[in-house]
Amino acid sequence: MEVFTTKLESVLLIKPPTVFEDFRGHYIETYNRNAYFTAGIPIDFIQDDISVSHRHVLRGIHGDAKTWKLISCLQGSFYMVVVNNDARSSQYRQWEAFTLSDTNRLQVLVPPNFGNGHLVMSDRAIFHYKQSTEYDRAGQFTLLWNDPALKIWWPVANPIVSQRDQGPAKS
Ligand SMILES: Cc1cn([C@H]2C[C@H](O)[C@@H](COP(=O)(O)OP(=O)(O)O[C@H]3O[C@H](C)C(=O)[C@H](O)[C@H]3O)O2)c(=O)[nH]c1=O
Repeated sequence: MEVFTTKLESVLLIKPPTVFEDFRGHYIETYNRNAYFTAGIPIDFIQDDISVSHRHVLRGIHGDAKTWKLISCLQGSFYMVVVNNDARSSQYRQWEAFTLSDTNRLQVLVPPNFGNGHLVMSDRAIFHYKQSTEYDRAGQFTLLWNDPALKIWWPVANPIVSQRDQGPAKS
């Protein structure tokens, strides 16, 4: 298991504990509580989620003030952006992009007060995340993927987004 810091404080890029490949395909240990605690990620995740999306669907940018998320790509690939939405932080509104796929098997740890959004770059992608709180839609904020103030670069100009993600933003 390898853990890398990123440009954004507390946002980590993780190569999971095991990726075994043989003539049948792959076996990946995507989470192991002991290994993650030992690696300095002592977070108790209590809910797992997946979302399945078609090419050029963009979900997000969403987050809240309480939840840690461990994000993986189970199938396909997506371009994911993480944004610091903590007004107390010196990195407030700074963002960083990552490509997660079912070949690189990378994971991203997203802390509370950060938003995440992902844009599917394969025919279909399965976005998986472990989260440290139960779902609370009322507690979520929404940042606009195309907010001119954030100046986020996306590989697609006209993604498929939900009504919520078309705006207005809700911080
Ligand atoms: C997040 C969540 C949603 N839902 C229900 C609520 C809606 O009926 C339906 C779709 O929810 P929503 O449109 O908010 O899903 P996304 O736009 O993909 O956003 C979610 O997935 C992106 C990628 C995020 O990272 C956010 O955490 C989360 O907001 O799933 C639940 O039942 N439980 C949940 O934990």
